[in-house]
Amino acid sequence: MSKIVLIGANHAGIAAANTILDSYPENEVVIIDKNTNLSYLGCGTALWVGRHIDSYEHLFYTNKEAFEEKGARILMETTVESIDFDNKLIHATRANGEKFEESYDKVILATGSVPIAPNIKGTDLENVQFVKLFQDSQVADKALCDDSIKEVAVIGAGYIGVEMAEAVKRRGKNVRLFDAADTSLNTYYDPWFTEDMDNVLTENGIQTHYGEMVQSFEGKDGKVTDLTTDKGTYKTDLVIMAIGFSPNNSLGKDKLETFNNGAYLVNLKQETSLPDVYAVGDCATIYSNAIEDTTYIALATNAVRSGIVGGHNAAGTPLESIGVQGSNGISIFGYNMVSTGLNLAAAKEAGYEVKYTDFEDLQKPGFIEKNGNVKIRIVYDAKTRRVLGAQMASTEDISMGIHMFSLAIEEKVTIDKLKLLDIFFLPHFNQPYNYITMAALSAE
Ligand SMILES: Cc1cc2nc3c(=O)[nH]c(=O)nc-3n(C[C@H](O)[C@H](O)[C@H](O)COP(=O)(O)OP(=O)(O)OC[C@H]3O[C@@H](n4cnc5c(N)ncnc54)[C@H](O)[C@@H]3O)c2cc1C
Ligand SMILES: NC(=O)c1ccc[n+]([C@@H]2O[C@H](COP(=O)([O-])OP(=O)(O)OC[C@H]3O[C@@H](n4cnc5c(N)ncnc54)[C@H](O)[C@@H]3O)[C@@H](O)[C@H]2O)c1
Repeated sequence: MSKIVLIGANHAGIAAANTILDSYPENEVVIIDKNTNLSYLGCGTALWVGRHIDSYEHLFYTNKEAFEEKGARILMETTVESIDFDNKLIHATRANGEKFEESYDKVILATGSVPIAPNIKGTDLENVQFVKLFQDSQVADKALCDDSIKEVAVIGAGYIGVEMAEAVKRRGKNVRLFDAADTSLNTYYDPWFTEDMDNVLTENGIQTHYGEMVQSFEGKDGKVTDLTTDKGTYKTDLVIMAIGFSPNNSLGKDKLETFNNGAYLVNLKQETSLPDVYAVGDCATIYSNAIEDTTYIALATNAVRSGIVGGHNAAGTPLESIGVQGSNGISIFGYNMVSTGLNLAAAKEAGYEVKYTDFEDLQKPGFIEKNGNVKIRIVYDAKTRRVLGAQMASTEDISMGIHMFSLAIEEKVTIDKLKLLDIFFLPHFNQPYNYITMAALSAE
């Protein structure tokens, strides 16, 4: 039996805690989190703020009591200030200011990530808002209820920025979307895809400002009023900041080995460089099968899987992660995009000599009325012909197809293997000459 302390009770910490409590109930489990709530699904922020769903209530999938029922001691609103790794002691502070120590046999760091704050003037002004926590989404939502807030700037056209731009537009505001890059979603998709997303955004009234760097926010009476970029100054009543996450490594960065962005460097068992110290979720690295190396990908899906792996290992069952492909998806004004592995730019940056094959057609036979175009690109290694990535987009739901590519990357399948792969046909779903088959068949 061990005393296992988990620091951080969101997706990664919850998955690790449940794994230990469900499968190894003989252990003593202590869970510590500084927040008032746990298990908030950030993916629901845009859905709620954009009023796709009426309430935030169902964006939480568990609570403190559920862990207590399983026998854990869970301390919410309790901040871990530091860890004495040599003496296995945690120093923490309760909401009332009381300080205390907690010993451990094994500790799981699940402290997640923090939104990146640009080093520019005015980020501390009222109505300059990050959207990481549930509380952040409440602040943003309240601001959007205010009729005097008309002009909204979203900084960062990555996943959060694009989703929030849609949400804010749905609330009837004027939206400007800024990104340093030349397109939206540039790290996930090639321009062949992002051009379509950018058209969808502009057709729905969002003003895109790409290749434009915000230099400062100006304010009056402590509230933001304008933002200035290298190209102009724009009146702004509310700013949503979304330029990425960095790992929350403050507890271990001086003692544990870290990756180039500061994430705790872990092996396939989620073990850090110190014995009995595990790291899971957004605070840790992850192994990518696409680049065949360690990397950093902040996603809830990775948090959950790494939490499960970390939980088993901390409880004494050796289990190795099978790595990830960074599979992801987005749906904006009814336009759906999914990708996995590497896009062309990322594959080149990873040092591959790459080839790709594209195909575009109606998803279903022409005689089916409810139909839409599908675009697919498969990226592969020119030398080994191994599939490195795939991107798909449509107004139709094409999302499930990307999982096959995820497995293909993980299993090092070649593009040639996909050419005659048995893919079913039914007019309700696809064409006899399936878009995946057609893309693979036309590969050089
Ligand atoms: C708006 C938004 C939308 C998103 N949409 C998606 C999506 O659609 N799909 C997807 O896969 N991912 C999505 N993500 C990313 C996903 O939410 C994160 O990858 C995920 O939350 C990581 O989980 P985590 O448990 O590792 O870390 P976090 O969620 O960051 O949780 C860390 C926890 O640690 C606690 N903590 C930190 N430091 C301390 C300390 N010193 N003491 C005590 N407690 C501490 C925090 O209070 C927090 O509860 C989205 C994120 C946001 C913000
Ligand atoms: N649907 C989903 O799966 C989903 C949804 C939301 C968030 N997430 C995840 O949450 C994490 C955080 O999301 P995010 O949108 O903050 O990050 P992101 O990495 O998706 O996008 C950040 C964007 O900010 C831009 N940028 C960076 N620095 C900038 C600067 N100084 N000025 C202007 N633009 C700048 C980048 O070019 C990029 O487009 C990501 O890992 C993301 O994948 C996933």
